[in-house]
Amino acid sequence: MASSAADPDRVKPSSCSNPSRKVRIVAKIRGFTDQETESLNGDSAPWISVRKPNEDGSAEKTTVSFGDQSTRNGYEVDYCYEQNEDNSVIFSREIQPLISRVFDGQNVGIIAFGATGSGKTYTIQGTEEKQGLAALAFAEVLTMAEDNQKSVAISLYEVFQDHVYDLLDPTRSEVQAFVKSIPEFHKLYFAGCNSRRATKQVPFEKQRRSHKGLIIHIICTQGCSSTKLLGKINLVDLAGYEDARRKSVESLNLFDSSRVNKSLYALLNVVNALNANENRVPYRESRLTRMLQDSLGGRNRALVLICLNPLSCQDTIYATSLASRSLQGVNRVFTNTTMKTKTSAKPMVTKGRLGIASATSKKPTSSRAQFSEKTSSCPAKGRKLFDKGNQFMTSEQAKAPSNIASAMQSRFLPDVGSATEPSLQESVQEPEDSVSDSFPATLPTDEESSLRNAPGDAKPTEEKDVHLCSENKHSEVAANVDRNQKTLTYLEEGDNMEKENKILLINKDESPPLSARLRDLTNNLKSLYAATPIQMKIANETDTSSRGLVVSTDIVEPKTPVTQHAITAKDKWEVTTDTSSHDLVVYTDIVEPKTPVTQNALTAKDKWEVANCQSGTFNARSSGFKHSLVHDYLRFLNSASKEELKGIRGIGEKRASYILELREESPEPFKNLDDLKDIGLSAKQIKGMMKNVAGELFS
Ligand SMILES: Nc1ncnc2c1ncn2[C@@H]1O[C@H](COP(=O)(O)OP(=O)(O)OP(=O)(O)O)[C@@H](O)[C@H]1O
Repeated sequence: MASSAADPDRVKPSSCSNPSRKVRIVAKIRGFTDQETESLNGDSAPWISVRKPNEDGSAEKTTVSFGDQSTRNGYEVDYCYEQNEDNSVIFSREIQPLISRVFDGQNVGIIAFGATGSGKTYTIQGTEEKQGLAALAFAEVLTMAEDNQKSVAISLYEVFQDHVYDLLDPTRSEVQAFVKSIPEFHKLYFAGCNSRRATKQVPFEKQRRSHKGLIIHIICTQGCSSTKLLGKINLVDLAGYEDARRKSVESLNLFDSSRVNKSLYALLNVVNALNANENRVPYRESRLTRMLQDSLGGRNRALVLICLNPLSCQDTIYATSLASRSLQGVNRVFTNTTMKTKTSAKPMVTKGRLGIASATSKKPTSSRAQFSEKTSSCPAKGRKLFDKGNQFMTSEQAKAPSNIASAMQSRFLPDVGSATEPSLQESVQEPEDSVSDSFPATLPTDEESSLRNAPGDAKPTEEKDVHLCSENKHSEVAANVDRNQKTLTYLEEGDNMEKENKILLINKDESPPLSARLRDLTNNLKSLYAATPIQMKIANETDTSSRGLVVSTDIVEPKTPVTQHAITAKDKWEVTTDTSSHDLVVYTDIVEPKTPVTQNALTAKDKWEVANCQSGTFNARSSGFKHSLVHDYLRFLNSASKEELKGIRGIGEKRASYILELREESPEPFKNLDDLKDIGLSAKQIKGMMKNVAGELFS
């Protein structure tokens, strides 16, 4: 039951929230079901209390509180819709004003978040009697798109177990026959949402929890030019938030539950980062956030609807607490510590630091408080290492974000060069990748034909399968263009993702197995060791054609050779002597592993003096060795697969994931030892790691 401290009509939503906030967070108390009304039998003790700003200044913010918490400050939200305010009220106040942005090429995300059974589906999808936000938005878009300059398409997807499934099967007759009316939309939408494309892979269908999203694409032609603006509304019905441990007892599906929650935490981390105006937004933490990347951030606007169960529900308290914190945008909350305390049996809602309510049974420990401060002051790196959201990260998550908008733009707009999507460009706060979504976008006939026939389209209209490989990435998305079906179809991403997962795990082409990589690394270093001037003879070959020769000083320090061994062509060392300079040219990249001929030239002391090393100033007797070791070690970090990274002492699951993430941002994030500090290693740890490498090589 819910009670309100103020008349909802007295305060307009826009007046009680920060207009610069990128993600608005509003709550909605679900209405009672018939069964609940019956069982309540007139007993109306309110479980949810809503406090709204009012003119007398007695309350400045909108807060919701639960049960006997009503005397406390509660959880802050931008606004709270009451039980009696239906979807049309939310639509007219929250969503309608955003739709015009979509016609300007911006993207909008509408995300329903809350505990299981809190009314998310009812709000987004609606019922046959009561329209949900999706249908209301679609109707509005259709009305606004009436002139021929705009076209509308839809796609329906499901994010389940970190895979994205297309819910609109293009072979189905109703998908083929879609003509853009509301009843047609309803039919398609409900059928799509209830379809089970991934059934075969899901042993416990009844326990399936997934995120479902509808994307309404709007393509506008600007005047007489061929420039197209692509905007979209992404309406997401998230899987219900559930206490993973409690649920696992019931459903014996802890992993699944944790995975869903992990994606929810990842989403809230993104919202938090956006509202805090952090430089770096952690979109890559989950498939869900990558799906939503181009609807969140930049000029785009998003709305998170926290759906509240009107009857006592612990998960509703947790969900509200988490979402409310992401309003603040300052206090990094999704730490392991938080999650542990959160799931305690009897959580007590307390008021945390900075006035932020926290659903924990304990006061924040000093260490957690310190960590929160540390992370908020250092938003970009380090912090994510310890976030809950990273706990179940898989290698697949190192992939690029999905982006159907860019896929549509690059594939189907008439002139790739002139097509613009400002929202997309601005929203990307992490490096943009070119992997595209692969669920279908059902387009109307006129749009499809105009896109296909438009000048500049490089692909012939007869072409059935258009394979597009991004320049920078290795992903491939196939688009199936079928004139007769009147649909544009992206091949199902789920099919490819399996393969991609395997590729990423095995990494056959780009990264040999760990043993091979380590062997190479060791061999290279051994070769360098063997090739150091104190052990090898520099052949006195003269290359008369070569002038101005170069010494690769970071590999070999010119020293007087101690022992004289001839270097043959087989050694693949190209050592030349310039008669004028007597400098050496050493092409280290063609070094082949070679058993050192002389092993006794170096004493242990000569080999490595690492005892006093500082990070970034690794101190070895031979700077050649030092540099080559560091160089190869860093190169390994810059290129190894996740599994390989995990094989290195000091690098576990989280660090390996984080390294992959850094590599997505910059191809070579590790340029010197100091860069290892970015993955949370102390100078002492770096020293230890280098010692280990050195020890392994020369023990
Ligand atoms: N405003 C409302 N008025 C009446 N009944 C409602 C309202 N909102 C939701 N319900 C009912 O409450 C029940 C739960 O709603 P719904 O399925 O939308 O929850 P959910 O949050 O999507 O759950 P899940 O996480 O399991 O998907 C349904 O029977 C739905 O019809």
